[in-house]
Amino acid sequence: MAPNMDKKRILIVEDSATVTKVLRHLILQFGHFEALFAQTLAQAQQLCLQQADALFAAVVDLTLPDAPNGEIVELTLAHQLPTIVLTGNFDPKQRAHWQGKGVVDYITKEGRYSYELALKQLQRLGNNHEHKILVVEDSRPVRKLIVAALERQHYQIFQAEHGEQALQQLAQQPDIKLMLTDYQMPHMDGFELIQQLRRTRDPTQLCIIGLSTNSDAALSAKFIKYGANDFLLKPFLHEELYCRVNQNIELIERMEAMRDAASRDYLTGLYNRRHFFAHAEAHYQSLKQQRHKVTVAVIDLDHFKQINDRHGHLIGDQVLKAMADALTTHLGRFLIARAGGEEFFLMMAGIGSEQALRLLQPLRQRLAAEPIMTDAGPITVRFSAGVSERITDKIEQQLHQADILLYQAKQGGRDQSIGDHGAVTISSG
Ligand SMILES: Nc1nc2c(ncn2[C@@H]2O[C@H](COP(=O)(O)OP(=O)(O)OP(=O)(O)O)[C@@H](O)[C@H]2O)c(=O)[nH]1
Repeated sequence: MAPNMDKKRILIVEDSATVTKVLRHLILQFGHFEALFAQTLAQAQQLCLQQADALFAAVVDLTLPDAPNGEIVELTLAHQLPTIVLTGNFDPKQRAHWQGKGVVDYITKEGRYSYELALKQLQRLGNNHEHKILVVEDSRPVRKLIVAALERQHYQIFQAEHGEQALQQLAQQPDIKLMLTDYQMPHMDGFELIQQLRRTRDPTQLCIIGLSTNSDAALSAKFIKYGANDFLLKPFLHEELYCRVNQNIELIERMEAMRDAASRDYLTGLYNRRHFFAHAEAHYQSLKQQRHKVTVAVIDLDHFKQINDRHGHLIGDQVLKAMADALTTHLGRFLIARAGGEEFFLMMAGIGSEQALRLLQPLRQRLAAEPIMTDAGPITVRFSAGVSERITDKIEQQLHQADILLYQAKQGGRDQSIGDHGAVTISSG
């Protein structure tokens, strides 16, 4: 069978037929992985050699017929494979031993839930490299311990010894999503750091986990009061660190997905009107300050109502989606939004209206030459556009100017673009 390039390939080393069966079933349900199975150390050795570069991670049982003492872990780690131990051995010493060796997680077999947990961990591992975490801790050994544990989870890690350094790191890496911070540190302590950060970044943009000690129970509550999302008592188990960090990262991921969904038009996937104004205005002001050109365009499909009337709304929707795709293909480097109905906004930074009119032309020609393929057959669409480069106080006013030009284009017979200087892009015929 040809390998599936989209799925990550994992190695599962397990001698129990029952556990293998459950894992096979879960992996199929999960859909993210393609698994290679081995029942013995010897088989695993062979697969590691054959598939060295193709494997993403391993899930291994510690007790195998030809390797009863966890030798399999030495093998997978030697092949640089992130390894999750899935075992029936509950002994805390064993857990600490293998965690010390550098396994990603040590999960005890306690039914279906533990197998799901192992797969979820692997899935997280696949995404973690996208996330940046800052560890702020003045004690070098503690910092090293946390950094090593999180690097094992494939997170991108940054470090700071005190609050001031942390602020510098965050200024250089504004996309850091999670920060772990100690309380007592030189120059700036953890509370002051959190207070400063919360002035500009709320808990859904930057998750903060306070590191407190068992000796002061009030510290944890104080961390939360000052704006931390969570806290972790030192000393902690690796699992607890992972659980807290992963949970908070998942929270941020969910918030980002919700934010993205809220900023998109449900039908076309383009930005919606609300996002356009929220996002475009700040950019518009900074472009103005730097004396860059900014052109805005309002584009409107011609006689779109007729398409709806003739073929129904579903076909109209297909046309709108195709129009959005065409806009993205031809003008995707600019900020594009569906303003509503069959109207689209564009903010084109760095260019004047003449160039903008020229850039609209290939789109116009393509739409004229290539009808949109819908379930009701091919439909040719045309559009009118107003294009303005006259800078105003706010982008809304410049869009209003473009809207007036659009109106002129409609009045002038449609299928044309009009700029500030009366320039008319000749219709495509
Ligand atoms: N299918 C579909 N139609 C929509 C959607 N939103 C708005 N419309 C329709 O878009 C049409 C817009 O009609 P008009 O404003 O008369 O514009 P037009 O027919 O394109 O005419 P001109 O702009 O003057 O060329 C109406 O029939 C709306 O019902 C949508 O999300 N899907």
